[in-house]
Amino acid sequence: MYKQYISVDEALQEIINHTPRANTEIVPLDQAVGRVLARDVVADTPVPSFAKSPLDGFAVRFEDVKTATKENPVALTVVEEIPAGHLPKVTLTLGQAARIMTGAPLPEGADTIIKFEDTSLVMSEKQHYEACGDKVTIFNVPKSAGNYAEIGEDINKGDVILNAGCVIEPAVIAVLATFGYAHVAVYTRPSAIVFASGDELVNVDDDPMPGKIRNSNSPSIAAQLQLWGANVDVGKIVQDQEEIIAATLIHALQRYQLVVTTGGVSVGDYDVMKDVFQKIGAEIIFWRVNMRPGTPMVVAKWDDKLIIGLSGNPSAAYISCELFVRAYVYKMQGRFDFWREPVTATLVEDVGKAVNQDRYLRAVANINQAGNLVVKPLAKQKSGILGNMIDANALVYVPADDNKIYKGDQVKVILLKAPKGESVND
Ligand SMILES: Nc1nc2c(c(=O)[nH]1)N[C@H]1C(S)=C(S)[C@@H](COP(=O)(O)OP(=O)(O)OC[C@H]3O[C@@H](n4cnc5c(N)ncnc54)[C@H](O)[C@@H]3O)O[C@H]1N2
Ligand code: MOO
Repeated sequence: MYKQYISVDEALQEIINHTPRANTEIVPLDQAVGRVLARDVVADTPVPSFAKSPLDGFAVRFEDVKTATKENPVALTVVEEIPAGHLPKVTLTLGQAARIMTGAPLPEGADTIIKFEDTSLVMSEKQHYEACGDKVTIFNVPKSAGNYAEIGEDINKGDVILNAGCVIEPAVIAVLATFGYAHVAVYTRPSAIVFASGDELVNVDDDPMPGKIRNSNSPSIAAQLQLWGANVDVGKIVQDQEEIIAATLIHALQRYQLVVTTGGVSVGDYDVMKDVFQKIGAEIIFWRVNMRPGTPMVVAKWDDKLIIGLSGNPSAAYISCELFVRAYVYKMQGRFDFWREPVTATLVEDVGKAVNQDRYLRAVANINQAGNLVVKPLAKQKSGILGNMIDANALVYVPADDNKIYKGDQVKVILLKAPKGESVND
């Protein structure tokens, strides 16, 4: 027999336990942003791999110039010019300098760079090779030698610079490019399909007749899955008839790794989803999570595929998707950040007596002027309420048996998005 009324943490753990191992594929670097890295990246060279100049100026020997001031400048002989991308030819000896550009290799013998602005030969004078043999006068020197970019000062050879499981952001792309990854091993995107069930539903581009409503769940859930990295299709609306739902599910399970449904999971006469899951041979893992909204969720396993049946109530579906489906989609891509640890925040207004279930109140979390996290539950909390989900960036956890919680209380909060910067009334 399957579990019922399990806690949010237990439900999350069950889903994570049933997540299949992520597959990998190779993609070109320019298509890798947003994907998840499938292999550690170890630096096979130091970065930089050669000592180089961080400035446009002159490479010199500190010993030669250390006494230079505006009043008592030091004159050196310019022996060559080193543009970026070209190797120096000369080893500097006593009294010599090399004109050097930012990014160019440091010549042998040099240990200090003097920027143009501290010399008599400034860049704007456009003195190039013909300046070789000329004297350059140094007016100002760094406190010590060594103001150049040393080998390995950025990244040491052998460093594990990226770990498998990290999301490939633009900065990661820069590192991959540096180490020559024109192609990258990433975890495959999970394939998913979303179905809404309910005789009351019409498509987004239809006019609802009396008693009907537009299907808002499928597009919103598909959008969530897409943002989390899945390849998603939206299935047709299915009527509340077992045979139709069964055929639709089997067809979907043969083609997709994850099937998400909404509606028909409660105890109404037409809430057939759970029974259909069983009839097609899926094993129910649990039904009903001890939370509001989202109680009647049902999760079943079919081969190594998962069917997640969410409540039809729009907010319930949205929140359950955030808490549970996101974890599955992240884990399937080899990500480790699927578990959201609650944070503590100060409640800025009283919350009415709890019901006999754990509640997750949609709320706005802000950093107040004192720099503390404060949270304000939204006024409307019914599961069918959709409009104010736009404002919610957090869920306030209210334990089942808790009495009223008050303004000023410390509460557990799950952040769905980053806290807002401006302050709420506190
Ligand atoms: N006797 C009981 N009735 C209900 C219970 C209960 O314990 N005993 N639980 C309630 C709770 S809590 C929830 S949540 C809902 C869940 O119901 P279902 O998951 O079976 O969902 P439906 O009944 O199909 O729909 C609920 C609600 O949402 C609207 N809906 C459905 N699908 C969509 C969609 N794709 N887009 C927009 N809106 C949708 C639907 O019209 C209903 O208004 O059950 C309670 N009942
Ligand atoms: O569990 Mo339901 O989503 O509270 O109304």
